Amino acid sequence: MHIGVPKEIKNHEYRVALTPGGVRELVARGHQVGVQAEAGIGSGYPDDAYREAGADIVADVDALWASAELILKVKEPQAEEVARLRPEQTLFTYLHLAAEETLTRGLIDSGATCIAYETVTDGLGGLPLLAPMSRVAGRMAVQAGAHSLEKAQGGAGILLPGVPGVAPAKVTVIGGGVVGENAARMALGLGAEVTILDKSLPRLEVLDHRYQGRIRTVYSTTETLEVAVRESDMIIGAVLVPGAAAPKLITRAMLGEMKPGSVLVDVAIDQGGCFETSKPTTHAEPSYVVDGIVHYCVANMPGAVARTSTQALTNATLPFVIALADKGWKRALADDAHFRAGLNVHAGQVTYTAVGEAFGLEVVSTEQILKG
Ligand SMILES: NC(=O)C1=CN([C@@H]2O[C@H](COP(=O)(O)OP(=O)(O)OC[C@H]3O[C@@H](n4cnc5c(N)ncnc54)[C@H](O)[C@@H]3O)[C@@H](O)[C@H]2O)C=CC1
Ligand SMILES: CC(=O)C(=O)O
Ligand SMILES: [Mg+2]
Repeated sequence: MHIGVPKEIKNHEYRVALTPGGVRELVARGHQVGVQAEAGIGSGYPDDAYREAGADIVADVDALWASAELILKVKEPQAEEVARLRPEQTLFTYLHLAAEETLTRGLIDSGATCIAYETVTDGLGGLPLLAPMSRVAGRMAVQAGAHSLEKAQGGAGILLPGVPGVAPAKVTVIGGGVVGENAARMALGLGAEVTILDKSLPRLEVLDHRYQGRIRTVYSTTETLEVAVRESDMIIGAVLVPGAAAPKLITRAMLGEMKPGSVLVDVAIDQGGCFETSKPTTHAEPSYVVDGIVHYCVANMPGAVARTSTQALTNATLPFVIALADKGWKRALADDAHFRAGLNVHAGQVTYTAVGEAFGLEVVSTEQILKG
């Protein structure tokens, strides 16, 4: 199969969808891999490393997209990339469609087969291709939030651990999944006072057991959210309803209850964000202030630590890439119910229920498509 790996073009996105090691695996199986010139440079992989692994380095982006049957990316396709997609092509990348109507309609119009990393499932109830980046983003969220608490960023001027004689900051994490646990761990390690809110009691039980009371766990209700809003110096939004738009848990009115200079870090921004006043930002201008509250809402946080993130992401995606290359999308999905959950759009139709529901679009089941 002809596989194409374009250079990412989203603002300050330095990750790449395949490492030279991944190229080697695919070439050994008889596949042809085209990598756009300098695609790996931001992750520390020069063109020569790909060449040595057996890839063709393609300088012409049009030629790269034109020849590939399978396109591997990291971020959702930007408008100029959507325009390049063709019906015969399979696209495998993060999509986050429920938060992006224009992109959803663009992918429908392209006729391509679009498989999202973030909706592939596993046998343990997890999202194995989202989890590695959630670990990175969760860990980064505290760094980003700590920086945002500095006076020059509009923050209250609070140091997370405090110092002897001065109390540490209060950090609340809403959503105790992969992002939430990683954020809480970092905040705890930096000496903050940490609380996790979640709607899942089994999850709170796991966290309570794991951290032996060093992290407070609280069941999430309107009332407990209101307390968190009043008391916290930093709130990290880390909720997820898989494939669906994030619920808005903190409204604009609630900002008035927060301490001036407090910080909201909305990691869930890639699914639309869980604070009413969140809007996606970029690494170039990551934060802004609304009603005296600093908002950090970067939708591709792991892109900033691309060397770590590319390795973590491709460790998880490579087995699925190999299945797609060896078997083609149809058999790869037919053979694996968890991989099947990744299909979001095929031949002009939405196949993922939460995406169809978000925009009132008809949904055709993947099983039906595989029968056809
Ligand atoms: N901004 C960025 O760069 C990145 C963003 N993300 C995003 O972070 C979000 C979280 O991802 P994960 O931690 O992997 O998901 P996860 O599925 O591991 O955890 C989500 C948690 O939210 C909880 N939850 C759901 N609804 C809730 C509610 N109304 N109130 C309280 N808790 C609720 C769930 O019970 C679950 O424990 C996703 O939107 C993901 O796409 C992930 C990586 C990078
Ligand atoms: C999960 C995601 O969208 C990212 O890592 O950029
Ligand atoms: Mg997006």
